[in-house]
Amino acid sequence: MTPAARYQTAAEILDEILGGVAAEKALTNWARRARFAGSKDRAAVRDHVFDVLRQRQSCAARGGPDGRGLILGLLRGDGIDPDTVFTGDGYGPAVLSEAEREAGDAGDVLDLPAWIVAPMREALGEDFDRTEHALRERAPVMLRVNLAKSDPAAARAALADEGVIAEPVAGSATALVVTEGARRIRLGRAYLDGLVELQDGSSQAAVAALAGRAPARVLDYCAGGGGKSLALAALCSAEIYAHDADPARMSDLPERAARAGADITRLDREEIAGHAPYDLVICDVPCSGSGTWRRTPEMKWRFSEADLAALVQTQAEILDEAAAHVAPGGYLAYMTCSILAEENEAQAEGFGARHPGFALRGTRRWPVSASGDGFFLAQFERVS
Ligand SMILES: C[S@@+](CC[C@H](N)C(=O)[O-])C[C@H]1O[C@@H](n2cnc3c(N)ncnc32)[C@H](O)[C@@H]1O
Repeated sequence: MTPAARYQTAAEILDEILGGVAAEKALTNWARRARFAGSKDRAAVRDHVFDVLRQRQSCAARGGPDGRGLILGLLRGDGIDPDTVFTGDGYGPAVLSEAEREAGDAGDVLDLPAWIVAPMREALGEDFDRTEHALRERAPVMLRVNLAKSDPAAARAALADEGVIAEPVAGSATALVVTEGARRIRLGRAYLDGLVELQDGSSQAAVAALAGRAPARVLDYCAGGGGKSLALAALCSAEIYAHDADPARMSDLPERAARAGADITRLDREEIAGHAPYDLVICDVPCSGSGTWRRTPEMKWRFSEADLAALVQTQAEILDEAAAHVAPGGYLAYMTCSILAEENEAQAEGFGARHPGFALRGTRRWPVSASGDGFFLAQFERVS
């Protein structure tokens, strides 16, 4: 495909997404139809679609609200002369009209839904503008070196042999940022042999903070795919139990654990008490994901005030349930990949007020940055 044809395709896929089709589905539908498209074409079309979704409002202001306008706005934002793409040649977009040529001024447009601007400003203070811009950018692809099987130098060398270039992250013993060859990671031996795992840097840092407490028995209460369990297993010799209200979410965990050389036991709800109490219970709760909206930009536009209220309620319920499994003197770790105070500091404060037997032993926020997503950790000690 020509570069112009890729943009035209992205415009058509964006129209489907604007019509209500999920981005991944719209991209998959197109890929099935477009047998002629090679892997580079698919990657480029996907990048254009996601680049627009991350900055949908400023693209619309620069170009227009439909797929064609959004692509026009993307090009203008990227400093690419639209006339080099809107040529009308081959499968590229038709030549620009006079009206399209004259319109377009992004001005002070924020790439956030209007309702979230005030709570986000409140939560982020002086970091609001930087964060809002960071959420428009592509997220870094990050790896965690599995210290149970490798070390950063050896893992980087193994990755480089497979054409994946990864750089260490200052201040982290395990995090690497991939600068080249990200699409080859999952096919390579370094990944398949468990030397590295895909994981954001902030999650790694939060788990490292918990490993420092050298827990002996851990319950990962919202384990999902097991990212936190696996990271912890690489850093300490704890017995690790993983639970999720939706056990299907843990279906990949045995395979991931085998790759990593980790021993993680999955527990149904009824089995939790049989292994209790735990000296660390991790609650990596469902959240807005606002700290990761670079990766899932559709969520930024679909997430509503009502969704936030419902999540805050669920998070509090999960904390209340999970607290019952913490041993005296043990810790409850509350985590989100959110940057909203309602899900973070306010949730931690609410838990403290409802549970006088727990003492808050610190909170930490990680900003949306080049070395990780927005993330939050609160640690409570069971004091009575
Ligand atoms: C943020 S995800 C977990 C991600 C996972 N810890 C990881 O690192 O890959 C939140 C998980 O909480 C689970 N969940 C939702 N409600 C729950 C509940 N009441 N009890 C336990 N898990 C719950 C969801 O099914 C989801 O898998």
